[in-house]
Amino acid sequence: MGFKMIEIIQLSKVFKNGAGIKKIDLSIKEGQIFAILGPNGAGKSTLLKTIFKEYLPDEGKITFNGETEGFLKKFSFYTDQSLFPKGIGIGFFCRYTAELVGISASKAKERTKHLLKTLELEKYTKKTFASLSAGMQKKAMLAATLINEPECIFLDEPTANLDVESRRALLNLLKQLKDQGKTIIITSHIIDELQNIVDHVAIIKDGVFVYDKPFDKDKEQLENLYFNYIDSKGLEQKYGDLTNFEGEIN
Ligand SMILES: Nc1ncnc2c1ncn2[C@@H]1O[C@H](COP(=O)(O)OP(=O)(O)OP(=O)(O)O)[C@@H](O)[C@H]1O
Repeated sequence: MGFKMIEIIQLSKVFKNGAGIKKIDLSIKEGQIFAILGPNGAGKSTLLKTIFKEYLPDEGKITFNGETEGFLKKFSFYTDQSLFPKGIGIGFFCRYTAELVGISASKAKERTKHLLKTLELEKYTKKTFASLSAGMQKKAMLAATLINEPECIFLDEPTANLDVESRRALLNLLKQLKDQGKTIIITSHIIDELQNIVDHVAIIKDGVFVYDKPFDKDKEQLENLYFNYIDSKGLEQKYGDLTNFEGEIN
């Protein structure tokens, strides 16, 4: 696997209420699927939004292959909000997104066609977001996210609100993107779905990373690892009384 690529150094963004991210250090190597896990309010979205300059950091820096500026055009951010224009056709939306980031009209059209075909959305090119299922809407948003041919793709909760089949399709797609050499940074609440695809796991709690290591799917269970580093609350939610020795674990 590749050399160090994204370096996050002592990055902090603390809101007035004291929440946020605090002196974060992370190295993300190219060609990996890098999972950022943590409970609600841990700081996952804040970290991604700070990387994408939606928030100005209080301190710290981010470098990409040693560069400190100008690299965001090589990144893409798939947010957890469904902020798509409901009445617009998905093909038009992709082309428009491409042109917004400075891609020529002819190239925008070519890339849109290619991406919608790859994502099996070709026959819905003229359909509006409003007329598609949640899974298809997410795929169409992903097409728009990929339109600038990013080297690194950041996905905040991409599988939220998806049914099992759409979730599996999306995760397969991420694996394919990794196989094409892309670097994928993903946050998710659904820990077990990441078991087979992640290469590295970082766990954040109260704005601080408490775990940051390569992950071996054949030797480790992501769910156990996660709950060990967070606390027993998640296990309690899943299994009920953790002291009940006689009860069944299902
Ligand atoms: N714009 C903001 N102003 C003030 N506080 C904020 C702001 N954005 C986030 N926070 C707070 O910062 C903390 C981290 O929030 P963040 O959204 O980064 O968590 P998260 O790990 O992404 O959570 P979730 O899994 O629920 O999306 C929370 O306590 C949140 O309330």
